Amino acid sequence: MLYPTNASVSLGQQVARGSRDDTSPQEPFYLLRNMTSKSHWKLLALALVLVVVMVWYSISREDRYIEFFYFPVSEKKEPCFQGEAERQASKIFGNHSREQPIFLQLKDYFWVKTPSAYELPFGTKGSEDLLLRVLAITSYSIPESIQSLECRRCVVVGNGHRLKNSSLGGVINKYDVVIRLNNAPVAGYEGDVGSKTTIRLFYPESAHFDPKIENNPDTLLVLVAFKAMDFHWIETILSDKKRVRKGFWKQPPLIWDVNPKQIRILNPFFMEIAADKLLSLPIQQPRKIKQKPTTGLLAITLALHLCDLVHIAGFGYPDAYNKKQTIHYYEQITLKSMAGSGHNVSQEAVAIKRMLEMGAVKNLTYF
Ligand SMILES: CC(=O)N[C@H]1[C@H]([C@H](O)[C@H](O)CO)O[C@](OP(=O)(O)OC[C@H]2O[C@@H](n3ccc(N)nc3=O)[C@H](O)[C@@H]2O)(C(=O)O)C[C@@H]1O
Ligand SMILES: CC(=O)N[C@@H]1[C@@H](O)[C@H](O[C@@H]2O[C@H](CO)[C@H](O)[C@H](O)[C@H]2O)[C@@H](CO)O[C@H]1O
Repeated sequence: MLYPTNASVSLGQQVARGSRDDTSPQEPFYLLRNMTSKSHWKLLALALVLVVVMVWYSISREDRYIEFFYFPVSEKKEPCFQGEAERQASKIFGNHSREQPIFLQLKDYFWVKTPSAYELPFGTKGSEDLLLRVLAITSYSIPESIQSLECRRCVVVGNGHRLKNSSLGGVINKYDVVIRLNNAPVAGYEGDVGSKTTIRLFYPESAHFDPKIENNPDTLLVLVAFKAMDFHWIETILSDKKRVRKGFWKQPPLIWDVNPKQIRILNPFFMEIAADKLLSLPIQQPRKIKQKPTTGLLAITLALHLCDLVHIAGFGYPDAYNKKQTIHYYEQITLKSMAGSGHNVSQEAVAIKRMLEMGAVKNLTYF
């Protein structure tokens, strides 16, 4: 018997054939019809996949999403419009911020005593005497090489793992100003992160023990002070005074081979506006809770005030549940290492996305 009789056809088979039992197994086109109904389903599934792919494609081609996920790196220099970053910055930080000096100056603490409303890291209140001594042996000028540029193209290089195998080194080196953070190395990582460092933000605990290897001879080493001891540390280093070991959460270098002419002190105003305008953090916090922006977010804030065009690379942490993903391009540590740091990285991601969406900054890596 080639086909089962109607009586012996199972319920499943009946359902598959449809409720109208006009398809007798004896009917010569039964096999053909059965095949067509199966291929209908396949066609339908194929069409569905096609629609999903088309929707995804058109969304991803939308400019704002492209900027979000990746920014095509062109061989040519991006067009740079004078004052563009400042215009964007004023939308986020207000107009007053443009009057602020980038680096602290002796005259503002020696001749006139510039009053500050907040203590470190958001102001200089209470640390003026130590600061005065540091400003007397350091400089505040913006180098002529930056000053003379018609348009300042800057890139802020975060320390994130997504720079690994990025091959962005050549692209990064082409910017006029390359801003790096903390002890992030370049030696051995040139292909991915470049070798040019115009500005490096650091604090005593994040200073690389061998600044000559990881910087250029003219790199500006910009101290971000979080506490009065940070001023004291730089003073003892530059004036070769007796070092103090206590008061730091991690042992900073005791010998630090740098030229005092390379050192600058970042105006804490930028820390204040990064905390207030980007993260809505309370500036006056109880002693125990010390929430603060990351050095990277601070660097983006600074770049929006110093530059005309601001690109970023190497920003973005793994999701909180991702306990094994390493966070840096140069060492094997995870998010766990940041517990107790006073950073809210998910809130920072929202702030960075906002800046990407409004076009204030562009991203060379994915975010
Ligand atoms: C243990 C600890 O305190 N780690 C802090 C370290 C540490 O002090 C230094 O690396 C020196 O060793 O410094 C921090 O940050 P860190 O030096 O790790 O990174 C510099 C900046 O890059 C951005 N970043 C980093 C990794 C990543 N996966 N995504 C990112 O976006 C961030 O903006 C970050 O600020 C800091 O200063 O902010 C913040 C970290 O919390
Ligand atoms: C009071 C005190 O020293 N707190 C330390 C934090 O400043 C420090 O955070 C670290 O403080 C730095 C400033 O010194 C930077 O803000 C850095 O991003 C941040 O991670 C953590 C590190 O695990 O240790 C605490 O004991």
